[in-house]
Amino acid sequence: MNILVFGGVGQLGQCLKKVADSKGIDGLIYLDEIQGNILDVQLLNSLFEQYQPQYAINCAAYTAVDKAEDEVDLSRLINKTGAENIAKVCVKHNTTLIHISTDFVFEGKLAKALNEEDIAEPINVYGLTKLEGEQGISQITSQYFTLRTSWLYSEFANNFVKTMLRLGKEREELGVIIDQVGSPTYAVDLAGCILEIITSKSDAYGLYHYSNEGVTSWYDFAKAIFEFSNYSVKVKPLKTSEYPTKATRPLYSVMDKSKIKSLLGIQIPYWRDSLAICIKELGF
Ligand SMILES: NC(=O)C1=CN([C@@H]2O[C@H](COP(=O)(O)OP(=O)(O)OC[C@H]3O[C@@H](n4cnc5c(N)ncnc54)[C@H](OP(=O)(O)O)[C@@H]3O)[C@@H](O)[C@H]2O)C=CC1
Ligand SMILES: Cc1cn([C@H]2C[C@H](O)[C@@H](COP(=O)(O)OP(=O)(O)O[C@H]3O[C@@H](C)C(=O)[C@@H](O)[C@H]3O)O2)c(=O)[nH]c1=O
Repeated sequence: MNILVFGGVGQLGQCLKKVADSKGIDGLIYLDEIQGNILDVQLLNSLFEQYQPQYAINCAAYTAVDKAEDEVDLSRLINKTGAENIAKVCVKHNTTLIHISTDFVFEGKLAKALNEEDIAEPINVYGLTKLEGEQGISQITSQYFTLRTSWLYSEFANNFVKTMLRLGKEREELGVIIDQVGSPTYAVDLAGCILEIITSKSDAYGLYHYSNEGVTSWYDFAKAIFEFSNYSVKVKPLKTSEYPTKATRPLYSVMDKSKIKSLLGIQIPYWRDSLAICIKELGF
């Protein structure tokens, strides 16, 4: 079985490789931005011709949340048009598409765990273009799984955990937002879930939510990162208004994961347990 992984050297792509290798799952082909540019339709066609993949996993995305506010067209090109390009080639080759989306499709004004039926109303450009990508895919093919996830981190690429550890080395005190609440997700756990979907051979296509279990704020997340890494950094709680950013972020973006849990019969790890594993993997 061949599985094409777009964005194969980004954070999630590297986690997929780690988990697939550890489980002895082969057939995954990890494509970087040049080998698998999702904006190059001709290239996509020839890759699908060559590999005749059963699955395509789209980990490629424009993920710079603040920069997206100024680069609307580029963000839309990658997150919407790029996703649609893959979906169209998937239809031609009867390939199942596994696509990744985000909690940032939600406005985040209600303190309620959001399920797949809840209305998505993005409040920033990144979230909007990711929602457009989801919608584009669902109009092109019915043979897709879109997994919305949140606050991804791992030992690979750039993420909040690595930023905190870098800043924690440089500074004695850090200010971190306490009134934005969500669920951190170890990208290795998400990679495991994606591979479960493939090995289960499920055809229950559609939209699913996946994050680690539990709820926290960025402030509490930072505190846990320093606790597990034994850094003695003072973390100061900030309100969103005290940490201005170009993009507005949802205040509450906790997702209900009942649908994916009942599809796969899985137990999802608690965020602190997974964070402890990641910090160990980082060498602490
Ligand atoms: N990171 C997070 O906190 C969250 C991420 N997500 C979603 O999860 C998915 C994976 O994210 P993550 O791995 O963290 O993101 P990364 O930014 O680490 O990886 C994205 C990859 O896509 C590549 N890419 C960009 N443009 C193209 C293109 N035109 N063709 C092919 N590849 C391209 C990037 O390459 P390069 O770096 O060279 O530009 C990068 O390697 C994304 O869909 C993201 O929206 C959802 C929730 C949270
Ligand atoms: C670095 C830093 C960030 N923050 C805040 C800003 C922001 O509200 C929050 C997280 O900041 P970051 O910029 O690291 O993360 P951000 O890019 O907002 O993370 C998002 O990325 C996209 C791709 C997603 O899909 C989302 O699920 C989410 O993970 O922490 C602080 O309060 N203090 C700090 O020192």
